[in-house]
Amino acid sequence: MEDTLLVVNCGSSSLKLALYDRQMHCLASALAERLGSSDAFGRLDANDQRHQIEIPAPGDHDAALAALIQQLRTLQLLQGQPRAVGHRVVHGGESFTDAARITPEVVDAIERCAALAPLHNPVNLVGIRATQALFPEVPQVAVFDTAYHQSLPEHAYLYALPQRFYQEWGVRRYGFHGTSHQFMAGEAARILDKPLSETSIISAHLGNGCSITAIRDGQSVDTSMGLTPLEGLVMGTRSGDLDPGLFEFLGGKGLSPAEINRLLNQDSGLLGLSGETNDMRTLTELAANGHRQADLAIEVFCFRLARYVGAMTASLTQLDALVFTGGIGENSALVRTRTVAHLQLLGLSLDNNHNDRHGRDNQHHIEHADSRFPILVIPTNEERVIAQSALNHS
Ligand SMILES: Nc1ncnc2c1ncn2[C@@H]1O[C@H](COP(=O)(O)OP(=O)(O)O)[C@@H](O)[C@H]1O
Ligand SMILES: CC(=O)OP(=O)(O)O
Ligand SMILES: [Mg+2]
Repeated sequence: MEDTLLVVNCGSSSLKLALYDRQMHCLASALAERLGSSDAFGRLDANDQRHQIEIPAPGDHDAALAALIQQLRTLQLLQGQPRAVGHRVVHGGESFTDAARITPEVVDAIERCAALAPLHNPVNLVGIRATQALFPEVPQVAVFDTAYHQSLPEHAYLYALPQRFYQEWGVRRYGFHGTSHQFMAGEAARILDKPLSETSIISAHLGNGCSITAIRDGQSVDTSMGLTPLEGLVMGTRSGDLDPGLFEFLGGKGLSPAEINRLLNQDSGLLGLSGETNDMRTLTELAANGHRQADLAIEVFCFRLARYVGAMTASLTQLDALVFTGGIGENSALVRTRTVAHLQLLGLSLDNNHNDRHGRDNQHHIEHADSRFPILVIPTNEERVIAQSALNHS
């Protein structure tokens, strides 16, 4: 058996793969996109080189996984079998407070949660079954987005609905991106030189999906995503919070539940507001060139985020840092500036030089000397955490 760890992250139309050695060095990372369509394509980065990879028909997750693994073999990064495979699984319901070695019972539990995450869990299972077929002898481990948030207190996870909806159907806030938020807590504690059990932060994970979590003494105590990954912040294509009265209103206009679901998950957020793109980098360029809707989309995004920073303080008795992460959180000085600009009453302020320079000299602190609380930028690494969990649970 080899000493490599394979990480698989299946999204609705994409597949991310990473290969680590036991010392948690990343040997390769790969991405296949537009799966399920005729123009599926992939790329693999290893040894400072990028390899373009053709995904053969039918261009689905199975075909992509086989093509990417073949490339790992061709490059002799994977010889024989990996030691373990770690899978990102988005919804674990209330069954999992930690990662779990995949057994038939665990697969059943993931299947039961699929109704709560129809965009994510079914494809996560496709990835699990594909690697089980490729590596039948190798331990497989599921790492759940929801697990870290199982410490939420009742008053934070209950919706104001009749109790039977929770008791009979499990309708409650679950929260997602737990792997990233947990990693932020650990990294912030290390950077601030405090024990994790005494570290309290607000962690903003801003990628394509966006969520914010209040972490008190190392534990998740409130978070913005809910029953599904649709609630909370404005995201790339998801609306985040809105008035539930909208459902009846749109139904009255003739939209079916499936159309409303598509509208809120795929056609809204930054894409819907700007009318152009869900990509924050492109939006920033458009806004700089005077595109008013792009500018407004960024402002709605930042204002919602700032509102949520305020909301998260209700769960904390101290704040050691506000932390930004994810593709947007790590790279967009503009989003950080415009968000913190709404938080003057909390005494938060940025050092513009540090904020702009972040990414070049990898300084974590971006707060102004007068800021009441530290503000940090920390790169997330969900794949590395999943690789470590795969090692620990195999
Ligand atoms: N330099 C940058 N400036 C602004 N936004 C950026 C920059 N680099 C990446 N992003 C944004 O990060 C987002 C993707 O985040 P990422 O964490 O990679 O997504 P995912 O959730 O798919 O992993 C996109 O909106 C992208 O435009
Ligand atoms: C749960 C979720 O929103 O995941 P992602 O950000 O990968 O879409
Ligand atoms: Mg990412």
